[in-house]
Amino acid sequence: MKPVINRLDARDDGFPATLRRLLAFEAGEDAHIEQAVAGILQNVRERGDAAVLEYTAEFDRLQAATMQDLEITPDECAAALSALEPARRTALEAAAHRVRIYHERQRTESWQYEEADGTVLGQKITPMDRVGLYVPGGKAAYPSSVLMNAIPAKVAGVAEVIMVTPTPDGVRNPLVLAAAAVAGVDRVVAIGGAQAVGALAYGTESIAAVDKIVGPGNAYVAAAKRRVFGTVGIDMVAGPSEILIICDGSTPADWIAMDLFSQAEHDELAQAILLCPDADFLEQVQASIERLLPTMPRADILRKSLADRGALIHVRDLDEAVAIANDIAPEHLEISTENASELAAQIRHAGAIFLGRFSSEALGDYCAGPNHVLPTARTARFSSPLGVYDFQKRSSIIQVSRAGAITLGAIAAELADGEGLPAHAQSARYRLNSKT
Ligand SMILES: NC(=O)c1ccc[n+]([C@@H]2O[C@H](COP(=O)([O-])OP(=O)(O)OC[C@H]3O[C@@H](n4cnc5c(N)ncnc54)[C@H](O)[C@@H]3O)[C@@H](O)[C@H]2O)c1
Ligand SMILES: N[C@H](CO)Cc1c[nH]c[nH+]1
Ligand SMILES: [Zn+2]
Repeated sequence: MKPVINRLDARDDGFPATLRRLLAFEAGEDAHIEQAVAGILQNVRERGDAAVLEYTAEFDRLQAATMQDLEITPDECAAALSALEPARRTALEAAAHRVRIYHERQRTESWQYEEADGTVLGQKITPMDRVGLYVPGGKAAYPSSVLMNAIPAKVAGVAEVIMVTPTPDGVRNPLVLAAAAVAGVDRVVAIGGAQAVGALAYGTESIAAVDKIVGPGNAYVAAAKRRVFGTVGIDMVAGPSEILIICDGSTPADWIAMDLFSQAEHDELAQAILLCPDADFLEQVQASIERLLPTMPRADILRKSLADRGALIHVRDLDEAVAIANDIAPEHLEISTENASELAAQIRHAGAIFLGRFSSEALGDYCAGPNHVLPTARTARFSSPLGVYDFQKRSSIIQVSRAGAITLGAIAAELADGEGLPAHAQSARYRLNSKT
């Protein structure tokens, strides 16, 4: 019988290859998904709303006669907020407040400086005009992702924020709508998958093309975002969720098992891995997993995720755990050890780092404050959490004084001669001896 979760030992000769296989799925492109997504995008580009309506009927089992039927109005979002049970509303608003406070610190301002000869150089920061937010909705609804996407966009000053989210079988999640109202989303459309990404990127009769598409999603959404990059900006590839835990064996085994579940329950393709030097503790965690799993409402997803992509890994020591963590570059890293800060200092690649046994990853998903839209599939080696900076652009400012043109003109003309670009050289030289 297949074990409930893979058991590996970093001492084994075959360990590096086995680990690579475990991590590989998503990093390697799935040819079937790529082909399907290419077809969907082309169809949406050519046929606009008609294609979006057809795919929405096919994939979300939602028959709509017109795109108007898929529009979720601001009044409907406001009504959903008003109708929330008080405790839910308080929690939603508290989370939004904490996410806003955190992200306000990320805002960057324009700057400039003046040189002695009067030349002014600087950097001007401007928000994007119109962005598209992808809020997943296939296997679960994600009100928290509404906050995580929309609040940084609004803090950055984006003028128009369009949110897309699938509503399978036409069921609109009230908490998602309420979150859109709390976060100040301008427009919500009930579409998802690659067709929604295509609509935002290329524009359709009913949806104006956006400048950038951000937000997490499944493998279809991730593939679509990769493909439209260049036509629009994208934030990153935020695909199926991942958690990597380094534990010294001193945290209750049930806590660790549930932390692994917390990400595995997102998706069969999600990944949950534990690194620990204590063999007895790994046995205890496996026992917790086996005992708790049948009690979990999303047991089917958990079972597949843990068996296909999950692992309990016996490491020589915590230093080896750190080295493996840097290689995996996980979306979420929990350091559940006594000396969490010391280990964290050695971590170079991770989307978010949770220190100490009380920092459960789930708190970061909802309300700690930092963004939960994070790079997956080892892209934390070069990507960062979604943030205000994703919605701001930088323009360079160059205002050269008459004296500055003499200094800079000599340098530029010399280099332009060296490059064999005479118009550049002459353009700079005109200003060297200017009488005007
Ligand atoms: N990294 C992050 O920051 C983060 C945050 C939240 C969620 N997530 C991840 O987002 C994902 C959400 O996935 P989801 O499925 O629940 O919602 P989703 O909205 O991403 O995907 C649903 C859509 O997928 C498309 N689709 C499904 N099957 C298809 C098929 N056979 N052919 C073509 N299109 C198809 C449909 O259009 C459907 O509307 C999960 O993997 C979760 O782990 C990641
Ligand atoms: N863990 C997800 C990011 O990978 C975010 C999320 C939303 N709701 C619950 N979890
Ligand atoms: Zn989560």
